Amino acid sequence: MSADTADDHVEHSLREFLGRARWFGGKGRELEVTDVQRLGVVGPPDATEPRVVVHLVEVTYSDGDTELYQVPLAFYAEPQDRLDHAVVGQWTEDGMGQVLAYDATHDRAAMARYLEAFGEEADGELTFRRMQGHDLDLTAPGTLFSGEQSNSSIAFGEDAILKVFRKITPGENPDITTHKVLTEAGSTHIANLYGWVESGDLHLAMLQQFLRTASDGWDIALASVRDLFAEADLHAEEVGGDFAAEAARLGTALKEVHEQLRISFPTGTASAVDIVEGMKGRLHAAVEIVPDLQQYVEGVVAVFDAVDDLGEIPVQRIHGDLHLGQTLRTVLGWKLVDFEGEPAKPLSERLLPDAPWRDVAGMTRSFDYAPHAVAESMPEDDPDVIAQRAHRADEWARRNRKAFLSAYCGELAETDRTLLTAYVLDKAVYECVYEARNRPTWLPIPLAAFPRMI
Ligand SMILES: Nc1ncnc2c1ncn2[C@@H]1O[C@H](COP(=O)(O)OP(=O)(O)O)[C@@H](O)[C@H]1O
Ligand SMILES: O=P(O)(O)O[C@H]1O[C@H](CO)[C@@H](O[C@H]2O[C@H](CO)[C@@H](O)[C@H](O)[C@H]2O)[C@H](O)[C@H]1O
Repeated sequence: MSADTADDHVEHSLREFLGRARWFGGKGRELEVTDVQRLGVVGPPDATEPRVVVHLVEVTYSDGDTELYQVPLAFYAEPQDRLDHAVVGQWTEDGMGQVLAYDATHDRAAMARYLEAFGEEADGELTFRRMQGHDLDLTAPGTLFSGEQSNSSIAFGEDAILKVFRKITPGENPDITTHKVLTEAGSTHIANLYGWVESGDLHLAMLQQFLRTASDGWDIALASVRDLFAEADLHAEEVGGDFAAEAARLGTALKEVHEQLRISFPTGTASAVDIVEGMKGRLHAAVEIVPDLQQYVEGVVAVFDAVDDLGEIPVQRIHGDLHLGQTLRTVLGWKLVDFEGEPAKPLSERLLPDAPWRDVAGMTRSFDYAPHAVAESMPEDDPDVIAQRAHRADEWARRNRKAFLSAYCGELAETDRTLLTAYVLDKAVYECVYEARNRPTWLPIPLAAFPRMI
């Protein structure tokens, strides 16, 4: 094979692989792999098999957009039956001859290399950084998480979890930098940062405390709603699975995280007029994707316009995409995870200080989603039962929103209420686009929120 043909073959194999990968954000779009960089070897260059090489793959879509994806590959000379499900391709590698390439995140032997590299704080083409104060278990076996994720997470025994970022934007990754600051400040509401991997100005992976026994806030909320729906004659506060005390603890956790972020990152103000302009821009763009939103535009714009007179709004570093699925309940209280911000926003925007109300709005929307997601999963024809469930769903959402908000900030001032309502609508607009693109059967959940709010 000539060099060109060999490169074409690698690009073709990677394109097929990306198309199958659950974390790949460009599914369904026409694309080419236009560049493949080998960023570096994980572990000693002369290590025995597997040879683990981090690749950075540039994809170019038919509309000209480009994106970078990280693909760590484990190379073997012979087929590895245990990794049949993770094969990427077969080609010739410099110094190795013919190799089989596998997605390294599925390979325990390859992931052991990562852990060893943290032990040595290897400083080669790839830099492995460690935070002080944690005695990392360098022998723990790695297990890939199986959930629907936009990145790939590997748990190491009971100690640590490594999140390998897939879509890469050059520059700071706020998941790492926010966790670093909160860990150094001793925040009790996050999983501590243990380390990270970088290459030049690229942040490639984050190692943090594994909250092994924690329960996902979304799952706990759904169980609470199911308890309520199972008891036709009881109110939310009367059923065993009442969530309000947890909602209040979540409000306190968010308040304390926001306070710390205000101390540790730059703060400032943003003009209400600019905030409203951004919200209206997102609304009009969303209507193009979700035409059903058109009927609510006038009402939503009226709510946004009420923000125009609020002058300068305090802004700071925030979570950016907070919802119940980003909260974990441990025996020591609630932890917030995933400080990357909304996946669809460009990095430059995600790094800008923003109003903390955006996080409050995210949780508010989640309290609305949970009961409606449960109702959605219980097909029903009887209009009385449907109406009764809708009533109880609203009661659950109202109760938990109230508990969360009063723990977060006490009684809301009128101006804060105006601002929060606008942020909640802005989030619902975002959700309509998210659902239309990712889970069209759930689009009715955010859509149904509009008539209740405007
Ligand atoms: N430190 C942790 N310990 C245990 N589970 C975690 C930890 N961080 C995240 N998770 C869980 O891993 C899954 C994905 O985490 P997340 O950070 O949201 O990844 P992604 O950016 O890929 O969506 C979620 O189910 C989350 O609850
Ligand atoms: O967790 P991600 O950072 O990938 O966030 C995206 O996906 C979320 C869904 O997994 C989505 O959240 C929406 O659905 C949740 C229920 O599954 C609900 O609790 C949230 O309130 C709702 O926004 C999130 O918006 C999206 O960015």
